[in-house]
Amino acid sequence: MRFTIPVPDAAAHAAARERLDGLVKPVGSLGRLEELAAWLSAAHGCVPPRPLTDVRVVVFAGDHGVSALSAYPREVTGAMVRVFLAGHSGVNVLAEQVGARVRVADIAVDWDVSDVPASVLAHKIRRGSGSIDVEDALLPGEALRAFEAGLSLADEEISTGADLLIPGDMGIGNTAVCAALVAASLGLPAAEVVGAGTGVDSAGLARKVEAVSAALARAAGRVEDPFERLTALGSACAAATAGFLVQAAARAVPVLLDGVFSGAAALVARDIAPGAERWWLAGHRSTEPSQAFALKALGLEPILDLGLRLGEGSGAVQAVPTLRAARAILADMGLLADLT
Ligand SMILES: Cc1cc2ncn([C@H]3O[C@H](COP(=O)(O)O)[C@@H](O)[C@H]3O)c2cc1C
Ligand SMILES: O=C(O)c1cccnc1
Repeated sequence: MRFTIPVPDAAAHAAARERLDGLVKPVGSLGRLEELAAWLSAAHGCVPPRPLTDVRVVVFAGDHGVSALSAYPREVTGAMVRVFLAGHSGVNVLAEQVGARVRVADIAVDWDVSDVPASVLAHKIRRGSGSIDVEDALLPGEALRAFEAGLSLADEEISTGADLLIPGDMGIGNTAVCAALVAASLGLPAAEVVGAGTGVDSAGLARKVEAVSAALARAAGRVEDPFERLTALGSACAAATAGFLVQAAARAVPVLLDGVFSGAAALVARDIAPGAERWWLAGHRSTEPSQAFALKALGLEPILDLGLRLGEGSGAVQAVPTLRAARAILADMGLLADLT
């Protein structure tokens, strides 16, 4: 599968840098905001960049075979889909603060439902995924189908006006899958990447390290190809999130990555479409070690570090005002040359 990923506009980046240096402030004094302003100018190909008015969060919901490694029961995944639909989740509340919309897509929730809107089920791939310590997460062909589902979700959001995309996740047990994907992508041992997720104790952490080690051993020799990696060690949600990220890049729409799940998916997505990472920013630093490894490998520095470990897109949403502020300095500040 080959993608043509556009290259952000270097001339707009340089023009933004020049303007930033001429703004009414000491050169460089707005620090990271200046870097973000130039990044957004390159993404939009203009100075100042366009306002970010239509921000969309898409929550990829699905169960993971290793859900027993979580501090919470598997049934929470489906129950949370209802919370997203009712507008009461963490990300719903935080998105409301910045005027972002939240959509939830059932990619692989393990439930039987009759009362969930058809639009939520429209991109469903399967129910749950395999327990990666003992079996593949996905059947042959499913990783590609899930990837294409994520791609369609990005297309739907972009075609209806989204100018900034945020991938969210909901899936009990998914931090073990993140650890496995990141370890396999970067050749790291399980013990270095496994984190406490929703809050397992030290015995739970040891079980998680053991399961991720077993998964890595089981999949050894098959992880070079990113779709094989998703099949062996990922999940339908991981593949769908990767597709979402690649399609945003292919259509030159900026993305704010969230926590550990979007970080792990991004690492695999970059292997599918090298260069796509130029369209992604890291919204925040998660407490999960695998996210730190993933972001470092992608060359991304988190905008915020608030100690969040929720997922759902909640951390990325927090970075939206910072990105808007970065644009505003370019759009609205006066010039040093006009000082009287
Ligand atoms: C009520 C609740 C809401 C959540 N929202 C996101 N997560 C987060 O926690 C899960 C990953 O952590 P682990 O691998 O330890 O299960 C994912 O569902 C993730 O989205 C939640 C978890 C819970 C319990
Ligand atoms: O930081 C995250 O993204 C995270 C951490 C723990 C559980 N779920 C998500």
